[in-house]
Amino acid sequence: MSNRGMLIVLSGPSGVGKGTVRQAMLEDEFRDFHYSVSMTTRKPRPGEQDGVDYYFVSREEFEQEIANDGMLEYAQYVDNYYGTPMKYVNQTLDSGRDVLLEIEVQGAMQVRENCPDGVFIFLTPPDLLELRNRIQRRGTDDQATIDKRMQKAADEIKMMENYDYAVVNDEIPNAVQRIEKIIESEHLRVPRVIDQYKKMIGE
Ligand SMILES: Nc1nc2c(ncn2[C@@H]2O[C@H](COP(=O)(O)OP(=O)(O)O)[C@@H](O)[C@H]2O)c(=O)[nH]1
Ligand SMILES: Nc1ncnc2c1ncn2[C@@H]1O[C@H](COP(=O)(O)OP(=O)(O)O)[C@@H](O)[C@H]1O
Repeated sequence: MSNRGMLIVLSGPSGVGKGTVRQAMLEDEFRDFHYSVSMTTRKPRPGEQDGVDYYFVSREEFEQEIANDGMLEYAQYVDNYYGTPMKYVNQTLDSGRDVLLEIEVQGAMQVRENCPDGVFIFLTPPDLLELRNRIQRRGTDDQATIDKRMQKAADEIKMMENYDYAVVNDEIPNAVQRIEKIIESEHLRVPRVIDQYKKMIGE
């Protein structure tokens, strides 16, 4: 019987490359782990697909899900709700597979309270100038929004102290490799391994 899967939480300032690194991790054949698709009230960007990038819902639908206790965590971020539906996460962890959440800091702190054995990783830019360059190159924000995101980034970077690991996203393959090493080591933590043995001998 397999052990319960591990919950991996990835956060970091807007534009640092969370989405890009997540995609690269899912394409890598490193480990069978699963991305939890979030629910949001934000409008889809061009090319984004419902059920793949996010579940795009109305404010009413989102608030109904909160009232039904269906969210593992949720937060408001720049005028919209974002949250993690609980059911998929629990089912996947119970079946022994790892789950990756890509969420902002307030939500991550709620997960920390409910799932203290999760692994919390903060992705950082090599420096703030490079962060601004990446947001600019992505081309989805005007100058005023970029300034707002940069201001928020400075606040978010201060929250790094609440995480277990800091990973620099200098080059994508390097960042992916660092995260995979962390996951590998976390799976070898003695309490996890003991748990697995207990299950094997039927305790
Ligand atoms: N708390 C929480 N944050 C989320 C969730 N899904 C996405 N986010 C975060 O919400 C923020 C805004 O996401 P988005 O509008 O897609 O813009 P991005 O900055 O380009 O990623 C990012 O920091 C995401 O990591 C979620 O389910 N819960
Ligand atoms: N290591 C990297 N080096 C250079 N550019 C990167 C790197 N990682 C991501 N990017 C680019 O930076 C921009 C922001 O990345 P994205 O994944 O959208 O960030 P986030 O999800 O954190 O907001 C994108 O244009 C992406 O291609």
